[in-house]
Amino acid sequence: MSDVHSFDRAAAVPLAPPAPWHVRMRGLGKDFVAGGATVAALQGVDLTILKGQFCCIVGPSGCGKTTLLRIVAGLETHTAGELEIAHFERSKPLHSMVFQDQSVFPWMSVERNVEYGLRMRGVPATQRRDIVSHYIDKVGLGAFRHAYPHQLSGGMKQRVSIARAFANDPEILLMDEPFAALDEQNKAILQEELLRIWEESRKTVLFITHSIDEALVLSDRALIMTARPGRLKADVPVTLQRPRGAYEIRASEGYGELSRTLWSALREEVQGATREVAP
Ligand SMILES: Nc1ncnc2c1ncn2[C@@H]1O[C@H](COP(=O)(O)OP(=O)(O)OP(=O)(O)O)[C@@H](O)[C@H]1O
Repeated sequence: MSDVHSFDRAAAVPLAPPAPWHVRMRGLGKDFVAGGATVAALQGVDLTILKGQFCCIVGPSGCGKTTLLRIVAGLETHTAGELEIAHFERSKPLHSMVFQDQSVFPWMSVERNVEYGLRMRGVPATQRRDIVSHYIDKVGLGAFRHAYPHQLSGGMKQRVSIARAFANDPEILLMDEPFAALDEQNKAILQEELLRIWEESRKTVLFITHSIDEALVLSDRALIMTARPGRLKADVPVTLQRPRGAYEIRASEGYGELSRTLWSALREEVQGATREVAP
């Protein structure tokens, strides 16, 4: 007779396969040449980002964060090293970008803004309507679907940008300090909304921030960059429990330790960047 109690459940449960890589860089570098002078923005960046990972990039001003994101977005070319991006589902766009300044079209209503990418891809109207409604509701703009950007606050416009990025259903979301211009409370609310939407889809996210707090609220992994030319200085797993609340997370076990780890890696780079611009 079989003994059910000897059944080794732990061994019988198959381990989830490791996530495949989504973005891979080897020795990535970028030199800008302007007015006869060369500015080394990035140098020797080695980085592998896994599918579904939420990565925050933190670094001093001018260290090449935006340049890195623009290279991944195909808006800039690298001048050294290699970049590979896996495109898993060819029917979906590879990436969408969300910027700091509210990059919504002022002449389009909230609905029109959110459906923009879908319309460009020729998604049928009925399907578009459902997707647009879903994301407009998710970001709490249901009552404003027919409003125009000039009728919205800064936080609401960023909500429109986020809804549009997710509605477009890209494989990778590239976010360049999307909440930097918001006040603290609105930032916390938007961070939580972003997390709620991301939990649904678990898209790969590359998110630039100057804030250690923001990196700890949002990310699975915080990447600290050196002062220019930007290189990867520290790669810190952020294992804090999910779902996360923007304020609650600060009281959670491990938060203080992680915060100190990130700051100790960042501090001398910020000092280095400050020295660079000093007369
Ligand atoms: N198009 C360009 N031509 C010349 N130099 C550039 C160009 N774009 C960026 N740079 C330079 O490259 C460096 C990195 O710029 P980048 O905007 O990527 O930094 P960043 O880390 O995003 O800065 P911040 O945090 O202040 O936004 C800077 O020294 C910047 O002056």
